[in-house]
Amino acid sequence: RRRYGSNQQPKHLLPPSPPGLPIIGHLHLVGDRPHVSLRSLAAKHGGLMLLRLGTVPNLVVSSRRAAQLIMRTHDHAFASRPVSTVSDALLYGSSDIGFAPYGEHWRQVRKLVTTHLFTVKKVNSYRLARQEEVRLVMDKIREAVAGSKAVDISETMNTFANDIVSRVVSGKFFRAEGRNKLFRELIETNTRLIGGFNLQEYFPGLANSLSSLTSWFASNQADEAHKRWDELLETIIIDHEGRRRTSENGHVVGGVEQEDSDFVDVLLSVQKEFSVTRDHIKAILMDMFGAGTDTSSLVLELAMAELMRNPHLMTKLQAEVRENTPRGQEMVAQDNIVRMTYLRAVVKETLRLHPPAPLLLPRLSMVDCEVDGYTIPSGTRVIINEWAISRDPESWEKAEEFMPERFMDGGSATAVDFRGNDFQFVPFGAGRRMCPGLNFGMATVEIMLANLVYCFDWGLPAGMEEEDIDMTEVFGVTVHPKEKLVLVPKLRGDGVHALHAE
Ligand code: HEM
Repeated sequence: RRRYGSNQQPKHLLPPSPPGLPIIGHLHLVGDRPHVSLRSLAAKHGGLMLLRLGTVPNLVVSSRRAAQLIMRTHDHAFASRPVSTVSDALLYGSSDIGFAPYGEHWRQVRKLVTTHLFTVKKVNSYRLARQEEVRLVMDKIREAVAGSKAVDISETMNTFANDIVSRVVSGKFFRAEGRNKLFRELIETNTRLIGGFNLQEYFPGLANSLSSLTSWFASNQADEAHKRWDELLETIIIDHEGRRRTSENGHVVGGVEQEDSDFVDVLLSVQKEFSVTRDHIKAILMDMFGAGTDTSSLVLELAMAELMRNPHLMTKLQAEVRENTPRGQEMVAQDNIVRMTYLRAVVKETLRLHPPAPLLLPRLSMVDCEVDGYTIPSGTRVIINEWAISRDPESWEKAEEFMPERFMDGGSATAVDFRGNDFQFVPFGAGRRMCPGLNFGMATVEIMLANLVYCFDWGLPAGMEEEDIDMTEVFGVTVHPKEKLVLVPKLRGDGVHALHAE
């Protein structure tokens, strides 16, 4: 096994690696679906594997045990993020949360969002906003039913997730001002730039000249996108400041704990306490869009795809949701969801088989660290292959099958949860860098999925069979199905129609 060290006395043992090539290292072994090829490599070389991608050392983590060592035992050593010129340009010098290097600034902004934006209480306070957004989507689907039209679920879910975030970030007038559309367009640009950049970072190009040319283009585009974000966010902040000044005794001034204070209100009111600048506020807001929209909408889209591929599970879920919602009630409300254990199991199973960010976000080691007898040098990038871990047959019975029952009482994974304590299932990551928006994301996903199956029965477009639903993925920071999911909604076939439809 390769060793390295100073002088003639190599003393540090590195994790196993497949044979590499000069210059490119192991780059040729990583295809266009890295989570899949990295899993095959790990099957030969183990849960901790070192790959050199171009000049960059990458520790690939592919087992439950290895994930626990990195995100719990040695979490502190691996809690930074790699430097990225694109996120520097886009996100005010990476002064957001997701891309910020480990340190005092990251600690402050992370504490700010976990104590003021993502508490259970705050997430709960947006229940009516969520309900209203869900209602708008249900109305649109009813229109599709009336016109015998199919619904593009991928697009509908993406718009919905974007609208929810736009609304909690900038207040309930976001739609009238067309902000949601602008946000959506800007998020798409970010995803393209950051996704592209990340790939380049994981797998830097063969020829240096080519790669620097690509980064030059990317940086230029990032600067452009940054300007557009900055203008939009500045307008929104100025709006909010105006309102704060004019409502001395109103809810906004003391508004942190108020139900309808949006994220901008909250950030402005705690700005001094957390010593954050205006640019920091904008960077944090950008994170909410970047991290909060695609992830939630993918879970919804893939849950629907799996339910359509497994009609008996759809029937079972519909029965649960309809039984637990008072008869004749127009829509499922958040209170009704509490009792829906199968709904939760379906969401969990979707996250297990289709984690939206299959390689989580890359981490970076800050010091030399001994892990399981190996030395991981400071400055090593870390890729956690959650996709492989949550399909590992050593941890999961019938690992490749969509089987929500495993999470129900008496199932093989009843006690397993995604909150960062069960390392065979970490779709939100774990440890210091774990997703702070988990409760927010789950609330969005649960209320929408419940209503989709409560209000409608679903069919496939003419000529399409269950097995034709294409689950092929296209890789990026988040993986997307290659084909859009288009389904045909029908009014419920059990004679109990939502009030609105009658
Ligand atoms: C189903 C929905 C979601 C999934 C699956 C998800 C997944 C993830 C993952 C895998 C990470 C990286 C964890 C790591 O590095 O170990 C992350 C980080 C993050 N997520 Fe989420 N997320 C979701 C929803 C949200 C929402 C709704 C928001 C905010 C509105 C959000 C905000 C963030 C932020 C700010 C980070 C960076 C944390 C840090 O670096 O300290 N996420 N998320």
